[in-house]
Amino acid sequence: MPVPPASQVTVRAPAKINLGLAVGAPRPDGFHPLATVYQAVALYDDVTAVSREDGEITVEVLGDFAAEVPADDTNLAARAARLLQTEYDVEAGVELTIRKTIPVAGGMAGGSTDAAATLVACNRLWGLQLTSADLERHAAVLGSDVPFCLVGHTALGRGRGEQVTEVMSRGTFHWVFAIADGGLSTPKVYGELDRLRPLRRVEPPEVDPELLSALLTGEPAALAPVLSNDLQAAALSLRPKLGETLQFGLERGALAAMVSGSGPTCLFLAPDSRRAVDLAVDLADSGLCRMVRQAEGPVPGARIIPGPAR
Ligand SMILES: C[C@@](CO)(OP(=O)(O)O)[C@H](O)COP(=O)(O)OP(=O)(O)OC[C@H]1O[C@@H](n2ccc(N)nc2=O)[C@H](O)[C@@H]1O
Ligand SMILES: Nc1ncnc2c1ncn2[C@@H]1O[C@H](COP(=O)(O)OP(=O)(O)O)[C@@H](O)[C@H]1O
Repeated sequence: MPVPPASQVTVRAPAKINLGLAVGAPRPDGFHPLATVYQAVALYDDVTAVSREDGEITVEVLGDFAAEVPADDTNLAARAARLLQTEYDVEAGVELTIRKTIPVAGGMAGGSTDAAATLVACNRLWGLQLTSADLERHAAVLGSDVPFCLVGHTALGRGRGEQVTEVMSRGTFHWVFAIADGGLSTPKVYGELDRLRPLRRVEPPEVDPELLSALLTGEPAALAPVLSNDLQAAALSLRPKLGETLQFGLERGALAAMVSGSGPTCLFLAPDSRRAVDLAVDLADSGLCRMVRQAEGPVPGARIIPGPAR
């Protein structure tokens, strides 16, 4: 049955972390080949889309990080809406409102997930009837992380990260996030990695089979020793103080501590939800970070939810 268009749609969009992130030598197009295991976590931006008759695409950003996000055509959500509008000759426009709780330039794919949410929202709003495969194809044009943000759960990312296949994961993991003051630019972190290591010796990236086995156990103690991130050394080189944050978390009971993606957010794996709360309180008191958040994973990708009252 075709799904009718709607006049307003809200989509909940999760942040991502990389449980494993192996990075190869840069390709001729400048992107780095990846073998990554993504997980979507329950830290969300909500994107509300309301149809406009005049064909304009507008963006308003609300929440903790609003001042750090462009509210113009360069916003990734606006770019996602423009892409569908152009591709399918849509006459209507859209008013996008982003309620942000995902840190900006924090290595958690905040912009990418807003773009994924906008694809889902505009598909419904404009009655485009696009399939998941269509949306994933458009997502890959917008950014390497965007297809995963549609799919969510736990998944393997190959190519430059845009080729996504779901992997099995049992149970729920309890994560704590130390959000730093200020972001890190993703291209700069990749550039720093290239500067730090002799490119001749870089092997093609592979996913660690022990990571995939640990996910099947659902045991945080099995997952902790096999988490890895090739970008961590580069993020630490650009922001050495993150080392203190990681060390503090380990001393306060985290099973593992790692930079999230390109950073500077630091993530900690807690043994259970109670100890996640304890760790979050200790980190918040430490003065080492701007704010602390807790979230479970895995969770689904960008999904339509009942919208806020207008
Ligand atoms: C590092 C990761 C890990 O998941 O995410 P973050 O931690 O920043 O969220 C991703 O690879 C970021 O993906 P995304 O933020 O979508 O990157 P894109 O917009 O596609 O690319 C931005 C820039 O990052 C660099 N880039 C990105 C992906 C990749 N495989 N190799 C790269 O070298 C390139 O310099 C590119 O111009
Ligand atoms: N909707 C958006 N949310 C966050 N950042 C955005 C958005 N649109 C554009 N940007 C820009 O993208 C940059 C990267 O942001 P983000 O996706 O949060 O980081 P990361 O790639 O580290 O996960 C930011 O510096 C910001 O200027």
